[in-house]
Amino acid sequence: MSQLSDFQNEIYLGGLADVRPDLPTDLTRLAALAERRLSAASYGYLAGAAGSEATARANRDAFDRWRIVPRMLRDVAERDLSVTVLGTPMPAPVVLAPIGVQSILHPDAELATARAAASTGLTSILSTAASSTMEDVAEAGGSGPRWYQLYWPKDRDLAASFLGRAEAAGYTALVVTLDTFTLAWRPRDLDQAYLPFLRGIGVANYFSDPVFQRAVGGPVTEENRQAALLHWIGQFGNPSLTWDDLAFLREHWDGPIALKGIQHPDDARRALDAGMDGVIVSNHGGRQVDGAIASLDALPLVADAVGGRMSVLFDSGIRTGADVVKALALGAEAVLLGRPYAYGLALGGEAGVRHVLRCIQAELELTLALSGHRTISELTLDALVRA
Ligand SMILES: Cc1cc2nc3c(=O)[nH]c(=O)nc-3n(C[C@H](O)[C@H](O)[C@H](O)COP(=O)(O)O)c2cc1C
Ligand SMILES: O=C(O)C(=O)c1ccccc1
Repeated sequence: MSQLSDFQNEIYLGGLADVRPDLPTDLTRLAALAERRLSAASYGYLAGAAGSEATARANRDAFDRWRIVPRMLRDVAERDLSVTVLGTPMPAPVVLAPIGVQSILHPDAELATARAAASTGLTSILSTAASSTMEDVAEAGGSGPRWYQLYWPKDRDLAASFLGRAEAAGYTALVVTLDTFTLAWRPRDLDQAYLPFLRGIGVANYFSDPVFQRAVGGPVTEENRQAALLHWIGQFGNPSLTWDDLAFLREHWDGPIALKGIQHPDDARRALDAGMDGVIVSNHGGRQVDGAIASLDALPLVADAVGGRMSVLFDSGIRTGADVVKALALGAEAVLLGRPYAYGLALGGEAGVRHVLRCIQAELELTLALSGHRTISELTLDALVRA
């Protein structure tokens, strides 16, 4: 646990300030603490992954196969971690990944996450499957930067309505998740017979939508609630989508668009050809295709294929500042942090999320400087060797 006195706190990067004394600064230890706090079902949903969870483990193991080679005497007194990604200036290249149904973790849910992100200036991505509406989350986040993650529903009018609402609520970039048109085989959830949506969690953005309401014959009440849930299940994902459908996104969204769930360099090239602004190399934290390539192993191939011509972001397995350094050196412009901040939310609400963000930002800055770099752009493949 962190027991920093004010003086010690000052020595660490001029004050981590929001690091909570009751939470560990080693973020890999958050899961075990959250397990004690959450119900078995909620914890299983958050920590779990697809199938044998081999890909979730591979995501972590891949980081161990790269090592940083620190360089000395390079004047790292003045450090600048800031970057601009998809038009958004960021104090550090760390973005909060879209995580749905956060009310299974903490009553303040996405509102707490938005407040914590806004207080650090980091960008957070709101899921279509959030437990609060995108308008309420935008209000909670205030002037904090925000992106919107689309789960692309079958009904085109509903998709267009989501995009219009997101734009009106100040979400500046669109993240379209392609790898989850249906949930994968997830034994922990199957064995617990646990699906948050069947309890009406994660449907706020659907039930509040005028297009959705028209389809179910009016506002969702106790009377039509079951029918609305059934309609939601039928709408949620669309396995028939192809590359040609991306034109629809361009017609309905003026800002930058990134495709999330890209793992093959040819898919990244197709995204570029389709006029997309970025890709997020991700295997959804190992939650979709068990046996899939570790996300970090896919990253350099994708970056090679399209890097420089479009934004390449990365997620799946980031737990430490050193992990961020490795992903950036392998070609990512920024990383998305997933489960760690969700554990922070479970353990301490808004303050818990802020704790996680402050820790990873501080560890990133220290690792960057101690390995001989002043800025993010100085990080290249030269910084790493294969273990
Ligand atoms: C509980 C949970 C819910 C998630 N919900 C979404 C979601 O609604 N939309 C989405 O695009 N990704 C979702 N993801 C995937 C994350 O955005 C991200 O890709 C993944 O968590 C990254 O891996 P990490 O947890 O190892 O950092 C979810 C992940 C978890 C753990
Ligand atoms: O659980 C997930 O990984 C996920 O992406 C999701 C999908 C729908 C609703 C909530 C979360």
